[in-house]
Amino acid sequence: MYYFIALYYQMTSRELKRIDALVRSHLFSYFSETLNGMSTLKAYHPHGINCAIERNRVNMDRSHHVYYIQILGTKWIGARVFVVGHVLNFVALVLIIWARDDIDPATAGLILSYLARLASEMSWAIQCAADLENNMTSAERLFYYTNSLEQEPPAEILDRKPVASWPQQGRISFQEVSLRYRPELPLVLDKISFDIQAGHKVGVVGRTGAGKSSLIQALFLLVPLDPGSKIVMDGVETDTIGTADLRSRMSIIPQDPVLFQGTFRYNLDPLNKHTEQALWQALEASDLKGYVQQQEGGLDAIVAAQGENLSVGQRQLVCLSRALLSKSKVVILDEATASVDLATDSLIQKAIRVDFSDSTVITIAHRLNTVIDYNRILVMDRGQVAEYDTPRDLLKNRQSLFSKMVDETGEANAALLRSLAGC
Ligand SMILES: Nc1ncnc2c1ncn2[C@@H]1O[C@H](COP(=O)(O)OP(=O)(O)OP(=O)(O)O)[C@@H](O)[C@H]1O
Repeated sequence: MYYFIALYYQMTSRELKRIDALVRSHLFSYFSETLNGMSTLKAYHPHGINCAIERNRVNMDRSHHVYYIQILGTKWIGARVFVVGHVLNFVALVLIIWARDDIDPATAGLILSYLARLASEMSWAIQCAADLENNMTSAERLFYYTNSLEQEPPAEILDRKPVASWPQQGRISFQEVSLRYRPELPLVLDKISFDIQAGHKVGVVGRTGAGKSSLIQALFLLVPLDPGSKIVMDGVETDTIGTADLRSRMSIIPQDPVLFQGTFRYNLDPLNKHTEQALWQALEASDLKGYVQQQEGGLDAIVAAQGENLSVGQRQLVCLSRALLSKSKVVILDEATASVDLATDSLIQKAIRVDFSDSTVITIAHRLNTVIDYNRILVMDRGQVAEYDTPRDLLKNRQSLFSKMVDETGEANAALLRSLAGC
């Protein structure tokens, strides 16, 4: 009897737990997305905050509905077990009275007292068994995320490890590279091909949404390339080696610098591969040495999660120091100068010219001034390479996209840029 009640209850409560987990994860993710996007909501959408509050309220209500039904379920099982328990007690009592001549009073008392306890014990046992099974839905979700979701390529492929010195020169060749973010979405890079010479400094420019950042996604294999695409770096096809091997051989100074909770030492050299002297040299080259020395603990001073106790500029300088330490032959700057002051900007630009003089540098640029003296300018337009040449040759053609972009910066600045490019 208890078994059948438990079976019936578990079928429902298991499904309720699943729905609860789904609804709750939607509630949390929407809530955290709202918090992260608060400034955008306030800036671009007059009613954005109210809409977000309303949607959060709807999500919360939905989650409460499921929770409420779960509570009702526990009351349901409690009531059924209580009734069944007392019916059993009653039946036992009738049987004992009927057989009063054959059963001694001590045994009759024992049976009745055990039966009275059985009802509450069974209710507790059924609840525990159901909770155990319900909570296993969390383990089930973990297995789903580990086994059923599409995984990125392996971090290391033992029989295809690049030599320790790779990339030796920093030659990069994009060959018919196509990329889309999801199979159902359109191509954001459409069969693009170009070669970057070793040690060249390449400025990538283009309108917003042209595909500049997607180039970097392709280079780091953060999104799988479409079939037929090939990126060759110093003779090695990047998608034939492990992703960790590929990514660890390049340095990036991203638009939103990534710092970890820990110390300056940990953020600069998480694997403890460099000497203390090398760390200070890298900090000196990026003009952060004075600041770190002033902090209590020096290199062991605390860096908060996401680098929140540092300014955006300082965070980028920590990333610059990290890149300087790794002495990569390929360095990427993703609009690294877009959100920093001019002093930090010129410091990063100086480091590119002096400390990374032998490295291949790809800069996604918003300020044309920063890339005007580069070896090549790559103009992206709607997922394609529209122009790829020296700044001088591009500016000679008044009709080129790059020329037009330069002209749009204003008469005086355009004249300055043209003279800097040697036109
Ligand atoms: N994670 C993503 N999922 C789906 N589409 C994306 C994603 N990131 C970018 N896109 C789309 O890919 C296209 C190219 O975007 P990308 O970020 O490469 O352009 P961009 O030139 O770097 O633009 P911006 O200068 O504004 O950063 C855009 O149409 C954009 O909407």
